[in-house]
Amino acid sequence: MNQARDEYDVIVLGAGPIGENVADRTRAAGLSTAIVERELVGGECSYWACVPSKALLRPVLARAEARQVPGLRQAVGGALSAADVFAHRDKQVGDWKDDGALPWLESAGIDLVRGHGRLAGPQRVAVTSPDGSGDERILTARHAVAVCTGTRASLPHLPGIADVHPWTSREATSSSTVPERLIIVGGGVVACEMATAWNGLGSRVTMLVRGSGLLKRIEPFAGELVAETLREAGAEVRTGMSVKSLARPGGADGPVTVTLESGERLEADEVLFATGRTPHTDDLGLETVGLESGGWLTVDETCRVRDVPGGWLYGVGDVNHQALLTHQGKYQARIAGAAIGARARGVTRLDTDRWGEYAITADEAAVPQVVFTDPEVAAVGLTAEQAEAEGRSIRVVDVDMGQVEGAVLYADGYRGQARMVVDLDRGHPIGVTFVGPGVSELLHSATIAIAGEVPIGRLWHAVPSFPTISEVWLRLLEAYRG
Ligand SMILES: Cc1cc2nc3c(=O)[nH]c(=O)nc-3n(C[C@H](O)[C@H](O)[C@H](O)COP(=O)(O)OP(=O)(O)OC[C@H]3O[C@@H](n4cnc5c(N)ncnc54)[C@H](O)[C@@H]3O)c2cc1C
Ligand SMILES: NC(=O)c1ccc[n+]([C@@H]2O[C@H](COP(=O)([O-])OP(=O)(O)OC[C@H]3O[C@@H](n4cnc5c(N)ncnc54)[C@H](O)[C@@H]3O)[C@@H](O)[C@H]2O)c1
Repeated sequence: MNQARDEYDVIVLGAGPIGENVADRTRAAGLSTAIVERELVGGECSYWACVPSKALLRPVLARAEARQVPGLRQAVGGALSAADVFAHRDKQVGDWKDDGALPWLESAGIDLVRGHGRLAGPQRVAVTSPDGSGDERILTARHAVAVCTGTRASLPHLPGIADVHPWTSREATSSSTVPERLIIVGGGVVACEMATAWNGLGSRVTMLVRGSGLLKRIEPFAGELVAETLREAGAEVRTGMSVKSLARPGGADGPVTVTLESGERLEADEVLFATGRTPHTDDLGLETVGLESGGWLTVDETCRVRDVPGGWLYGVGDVNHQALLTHQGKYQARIAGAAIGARARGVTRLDTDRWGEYAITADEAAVPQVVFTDPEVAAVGLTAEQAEAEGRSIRVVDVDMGQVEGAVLYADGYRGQARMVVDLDRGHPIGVTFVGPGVSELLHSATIAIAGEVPIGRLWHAVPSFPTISEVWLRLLEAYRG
């Protein structure tokens, strides 16, 4: 086999949104950078996750909101045009081609190397074509290798699962056929969003949730309100359900049979497993640098992988399991990229203190997340349960968002709730959750309050406009002050 050799300052493995941002920052620091991608530049987020899922959800959520506006309700009573929704989704993902992403790489001066990358000892990466054919190319990194290889859907080991060809998040975001009946296994973010999307597009959705409710990592009222609305919209949400086995007795075109632990059998046209993620670290050559294959990468404040002599290996984005979110991974990328740049310049002491320039502090203090369900769920920081588990002294205040004038004007019969968790020793909010139509754009106000550690006394001077949904802040503060 021929081997071409190249040397760069930095090699980035994976051109998802996080890899792209690391490369952007190392280039900005004046370092020569190559990015290795085996599939599409833009990664899972652009083609099979954030972008297509939100394109499918937008019409569903816009219609749900319009149906709560008197005078408009009658105009939006009908079914969505699935063909138009899919066409819009396809456009947003560039028809699963990455030509649109390439000019940016070029303009930033980042070299794209197509193929599967594997570590081949310290500071070396071997790149082969995804199918293993062709020449191997050896890249050497003078300063750093950043692993940004993301995740794939994780499937449980169940009898028959491979034979039924279940949907994962990839099929759920890229299908252009609306299954008449869709079973969704899982109760997390992907399950809830995809239940909302496909139910809205006309599938009869049944959710099989192992635990007692939906969205268990967020305040309990979030999952309760989402389940309530899904049920009202015609979906079945069944909790405490365990799948025992699967079969497609009639072959590829026939329905799928799902057998539960109880012995009950359910039939559907497709079954989606939304049961979490597995990191792309199992075929990455990690063993060549003394690390175990297949696990999440454990990183320090600058995203440098722990326990690697020489400190040249970084793990950024989903692969480090800090927060499986595009915006949070991009935040990590900005910090890791800057740290690589500083270390390459010979800076030995970086400010990695809490909220320091080179510390991913927000990953533990202020991770915002919007779940695009009906109603929307927007949360940042700690839930009351998480704060208590950390032993913090807290006070929790709740507000019925249906009592906020701006919300009432936004949607007739507005249903929603807000919660603020205040750390009594620190005197500022450490967790805020909003659930209700149109709350997604409200979230950044809470993120600023938490990351800025804005004291309650100062928030009192931040006056929300009347009549907006933001007045929920005033109600939360009034509830806090009594
Ligand atoms: C259905 C769904 C919806 C989501 N919606 C949202 C949302 O609305 N908002 C949000 O913030 N997050 C959302 N997420 C999460 C988001 O997709 C991830 O956090 C994000 O994609 C992580 O980016 P990444 O760059 O770390 O990994 P990825 O986007 O997975 O990119 C990794 C890249 O590395 C490449 N790669 C892997 N291994 C190799 C290798 N050995 N050699 C070369 N290339 C390799 C892959 O081909 C891929 O292109 C969603 C996830 C799912 C599943
Ligand atoms: N809008 C957004 O921000 C957004 C949207 C989608 C995904 N994401 C990200 O993607 C990540 C992955 O989402 P996800 O929903 O796949 O994972 P998740 O961890 O949120 O949920 C997994 C669900 O599957 C269940 N489960 C796990 N194993 C199971 C099994 N063997 N049988 C039955 N149920 C099982 C869990 O109990 C849980 O309900 C999330 O962490 C999230 O951050 C974000």
